[in-house]
Amino acid sequence: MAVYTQVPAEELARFLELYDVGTLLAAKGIAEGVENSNYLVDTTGADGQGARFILTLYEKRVDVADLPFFFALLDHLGERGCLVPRFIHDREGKTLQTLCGRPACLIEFLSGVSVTRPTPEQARATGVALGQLHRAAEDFTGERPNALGPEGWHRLADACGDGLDEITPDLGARVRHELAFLDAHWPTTLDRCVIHADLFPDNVLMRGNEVGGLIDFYFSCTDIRAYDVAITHSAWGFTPDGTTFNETVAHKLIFGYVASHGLTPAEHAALPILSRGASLRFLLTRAYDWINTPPDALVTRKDPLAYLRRLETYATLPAERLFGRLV
Ligand SMILES: Nc1ncnc2c1ncn2[C@@H]1O[C@H](COP(=O)(O)OP(=O)(O)OP(=O)(O)O)[C@@H](O)[C@H]1O
Ligand SMILES: N[C@@H](CCO)C(=O)O
Repeated sequence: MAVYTQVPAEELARFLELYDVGTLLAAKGIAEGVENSNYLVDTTGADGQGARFILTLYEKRVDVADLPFFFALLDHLGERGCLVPRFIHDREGKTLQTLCGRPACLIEFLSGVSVTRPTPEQARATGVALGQLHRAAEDFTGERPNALGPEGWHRLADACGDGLDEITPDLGARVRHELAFLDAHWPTTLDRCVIHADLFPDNVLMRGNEVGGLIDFYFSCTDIRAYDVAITHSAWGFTPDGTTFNETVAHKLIFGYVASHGLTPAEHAALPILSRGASLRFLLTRAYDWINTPPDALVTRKDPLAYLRRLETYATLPAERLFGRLV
């Protein structure tokens, strides 16, 4: 479920009058997603030919102060040909509004579906799209620190406290051991740029084997570029529960990225460590939500242990099996 705020049709119709998009035809809440309220909105369109948009009301995790960074980033990437949704400007050029008491934006609709079992071709296409995104981000001047980097992991682990061991015995000790390992080995000299930082299959809209759009940039931030490759590898290369590593899918993702952007030998060599960091990041955010969301809440809690399983795979399998050989 992700409709926290119900928007009455009359209010939505008035909201749409701010834009040059025609008048309201239909609006439907979107079930996917957990952070914000999202609606699919159909209008008559500026030219009377019909148009479709996403309406997002920002609920809790997105800080309104960060929105100008996201607006500028998506404008920049869109201008450079990346398949990312544009924020729609109203008649006065404004992007951010208030609707039903929440910060709200009208966003370009991109067609495509999120896949749950990606094929190797879809993984390759996603690797290519990630490489294109990093190329396009090279001359983006905006910056946003990653609150969920190594320091953030320590804060999250402290906030989870003894709750970790209630998820599974000894998880607290495993997390502390991993934090110490990553503190000692986290790379400091790799190239940085603005990264997506959450390019899971549910944030890639596929049209067959082609990428139709990359969405949900609300975790995007300035960080190690190859860390984005590691995050994406950890999300695409495993079954969602983390039990099975799919070597073909995972290697195709890397090959796609190498074809469109390239990885330096140092970046390739760092992937095992970066992927352990990615696993710990999602383990900890999921664990924090697990501990702090009542089991009967409307939001489905994501399983932190799915990322513990990935972590163990990254810590044990040889790099060549995980990432293929750099040619
Ligand atoms: N620009 C877009 N074009 C088409 N569909 C979109 C677009 N933006 C969002 N959606 C649809 O809305 C759903 C929820 O969007 P999104 O992932 O941004 O939500 P969220 O609440 O931020 O969730 P989460 O962070 O959990 O992924 C997506 O799975 C997708 O189906
Ligand atoms: N992609 C994250 C959720 C935040 O968007 C996860 O699966 O834990």
